[in-house]
Amino acid sequence: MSWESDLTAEAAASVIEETVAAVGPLDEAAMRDAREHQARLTKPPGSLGVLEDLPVRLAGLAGTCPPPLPEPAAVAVFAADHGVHAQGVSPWPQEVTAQMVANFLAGGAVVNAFAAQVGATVTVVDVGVAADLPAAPGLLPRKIAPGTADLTLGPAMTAGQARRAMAVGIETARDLAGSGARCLLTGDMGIANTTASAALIAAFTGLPAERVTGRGTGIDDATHARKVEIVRAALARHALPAGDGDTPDGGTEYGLRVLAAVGGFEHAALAGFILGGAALRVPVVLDGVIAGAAALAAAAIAPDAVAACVAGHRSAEPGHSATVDHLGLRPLVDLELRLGEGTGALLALPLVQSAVRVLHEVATFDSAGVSGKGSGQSHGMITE
Ligand SMILES: O=C(O)c1ccc[n+]([C@@H]2O[C@H](COP(=O)([O-])O)[C@@H](O)[C@H]2O)c1
Ligand SMILES: Cc1cc2nc[nH]c2cc1C
Repeated sequence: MSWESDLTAEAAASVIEETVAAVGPLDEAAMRDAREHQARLTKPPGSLGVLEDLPVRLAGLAGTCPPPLPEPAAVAVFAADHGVHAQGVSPWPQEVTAQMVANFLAGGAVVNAFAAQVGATVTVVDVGVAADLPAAPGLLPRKIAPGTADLTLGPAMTAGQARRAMAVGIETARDLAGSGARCLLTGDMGIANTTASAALIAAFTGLPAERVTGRGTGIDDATHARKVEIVRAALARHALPAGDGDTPDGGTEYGLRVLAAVGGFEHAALAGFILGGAALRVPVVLDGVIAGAAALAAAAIAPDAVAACVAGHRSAEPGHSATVDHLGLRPLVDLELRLGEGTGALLALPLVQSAVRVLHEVATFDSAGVSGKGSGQSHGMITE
């Protein structure tokens, strides 16, 4: 078995520290410029609904108006296995994680089709798959360990492993942005990772296990009841909040502690990817419940990181709705998807790009010679 992430836990800690320090609030002046510019565009004010707020926020993220077009786009699919699979929480064998990674690399998965449709690149990051994966173009070998430990028996990972996985995510964001990506999309692959996601969501939102635990890839009632019990017991075992809506203040140590107790390597890496994007002031389009759980960890560590996040879609998993509510994000697409891989984020990408393009290309009332609201006096024009 190759252990391929060569960052030490100490080096990872300093990468995390410098990244968290670089995450800052939105630029109010750029947002004001964006709002003022938007008010001059040839459309009734507010007529683009949710797609009006988004480019204003992205102007604030970039610190300039208009913000850069979010293209080219790059999806990073973080893949890992989970010790809790041994508890029978997923109907699928663990080998499917490695098999689907091979499918991604061969271009045969839904993520590949959706990425081709919108011109995004797909990079697969092995952060903890329980198999030796042959080198392949498009695969970043960054394995922390061959799967986490079983979170029902003890911590899923050590503190050092959590740090190293988070640093892998940060470096992936840096590498993709360094190669020219102006929009980062989250993807994941990991059989049993909806169990770890539910535990993370319960811990970070303070909601009870039964509210946030779903059926993942598709389980029957009896298995679901057991999965809820496993999540509830794990939270109690690790002394994490669940049930009263009350959660500790957060911070880097707390976020890492929760990730290490009940998370997956892909969750820790995704949290790093989000923090990395936020530090670079590049938008991060979140996929479903796994990305949402990771975003809660990122938000606990650096609350301003949420400003860089766009909720691509609303997953069918119940914990995801609780997550986006907690983060104050509104999903752009709601199609009952529950696939993962980055598919929901990719479907949302053209919406994000279109919303920003409006600020770049739409004419103003003045430049196009279109009368503004209230200026019409004749021809039966309705004025308010
Ligand atoms: O993205 C989602 O919201 C989502 C919801 C349900 C399942 N998944 C995917 O399904 C796998 C985990 O499901 P499970 O049932 O094995 O925990 C994993 O590879 C995820 O990418 C993803
Ligand atoms: C086939 C399959 C594909 C997936 N893609 C993301 N999670 C998945 C889980 C399964 C089982």
